[in-house]
Amino acid sequence: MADSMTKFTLPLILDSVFYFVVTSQLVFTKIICTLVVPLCGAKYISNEVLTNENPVATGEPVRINKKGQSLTSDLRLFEDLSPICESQIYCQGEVLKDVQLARIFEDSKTFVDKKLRFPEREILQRYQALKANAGNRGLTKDDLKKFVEDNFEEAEELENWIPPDFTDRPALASLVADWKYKKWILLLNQIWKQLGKKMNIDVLVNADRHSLIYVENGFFIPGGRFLELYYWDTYWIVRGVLLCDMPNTARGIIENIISIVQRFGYMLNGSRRYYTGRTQPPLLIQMAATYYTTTNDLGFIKNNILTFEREFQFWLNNRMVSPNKQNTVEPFPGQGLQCNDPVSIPGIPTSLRNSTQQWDFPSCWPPLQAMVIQGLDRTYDINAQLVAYNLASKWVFTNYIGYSRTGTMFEKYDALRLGTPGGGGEYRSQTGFGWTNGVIFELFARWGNLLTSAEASVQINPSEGLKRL
Ligand SMILES: OC[C@H]1O[C@H](O[C@H]2O[C@H](CO)[C@@H](O)[C@H](O)[C@H]2O)[C@H](O)[C@@H](O)[C@@H]1O
Repeated sequence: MADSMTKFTLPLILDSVFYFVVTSQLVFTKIICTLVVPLCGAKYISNEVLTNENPVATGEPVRINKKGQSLTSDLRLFEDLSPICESQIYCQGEVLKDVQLARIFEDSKTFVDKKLRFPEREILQRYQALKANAGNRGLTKDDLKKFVEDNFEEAEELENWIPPDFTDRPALASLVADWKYKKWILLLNQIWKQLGKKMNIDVLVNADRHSLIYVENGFFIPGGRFLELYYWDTYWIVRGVLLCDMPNTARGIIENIISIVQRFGYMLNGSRRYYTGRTQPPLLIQMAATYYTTTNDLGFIKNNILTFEREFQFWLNNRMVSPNKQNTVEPFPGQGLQCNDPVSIPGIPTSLRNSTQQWDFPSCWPPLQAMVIQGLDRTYDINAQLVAYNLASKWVFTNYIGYSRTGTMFEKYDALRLGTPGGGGEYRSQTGFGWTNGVIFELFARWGNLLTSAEASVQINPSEGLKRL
């Protein structure tokens, strides 16, 4: 197994990722700039944003300094961080520090997702009074717990939302030949109804009491602990939504992201105040491109082109990295992708290092599977396409087995254990799951006529496979 894994060399994977993200953004931006806004004239983003050492490649937070300027010339300058937002509760200050360090909640996200029962200033005054009262004895964990109960609440920030254009039988299902997979696709389509959310008006009216940032239209959360709109997750969600025949919903979701860019100058990591100062891989333009190629809605592009350009400029001005030796990846001598070798792992792990962190071995993440598979597929080289298909069939199969056993879809999967969620990091693997489902819809849109749920035949033979593709 380790042997077959080493055949997926980093350079090839990075090339595919680069091809997928950078080229598609470049091409679409160039096209819309030429057609719609002659004044764009932008320089285009360097592939260095996707080097192995760069957190951009993992979707982990990317930091921005006080003035919203670049820290990317050396991404290790993280100690130069500014407070990420002004809130003395959600983003910085004593209350946040004391509550989080006391580990009152198992998940560090629980506290910062709560609503304030009183104005922030009042809560801070109460906290000072409580501390003064405790004197030298200091506050116990129970004191802190009570303080949190008295001053914060678990508000219903989101309402369930069924998209008005939802359909039980998206056309995609008719492309799926294998009946077990077809049934599964229809079940996955139903999950949109669980992940669909609209924000409660209180998030708008009492904005200073919530960490959640209000957006007007319905959207899909990733699932589990992630109860907000995420940037790069939304790209695969939007593509899945379009494949499930919900173009109006897709447009509304993109408009939500546009509204955040208009407000902050870039799309935050997610729609929470504590995510200001961080972002994720820039996929707004690709979302718009997918929406446009599906709907031909040029009016939408025209109406929003300046916002796309604004976000693009943010990346050019703040997230460019100069190419240098440190950022380059040397090929491993003697290792290369053998296109006619069987793919014997269910997914491509993010790295080969088992660091116990979730973005390392053995976790396999859906967005990265999509980038590698689609990058290979879009080379139009028949051997690369065959590898792409085989990777896709393994990935679909591990997702299917996981679903058959548990009735859920995971945010990531294990490279060594079929149908098993990935692990590591600070929280348990979450279910739902927005981008996981989106990627599955995409793979069926491409290979629905070939993919099969019979384990023995998930592998296409090179000689026969080449003909069938
Ligand atoms: O709390 C830990 C991290 O949680 C988020 O990151 C993970 O989930 C996101 C939503 O699916 C996904 O976009 C990201 O790639 C995952 O690593 C959050 O975005 C991080 O900021 C946070 O550190």
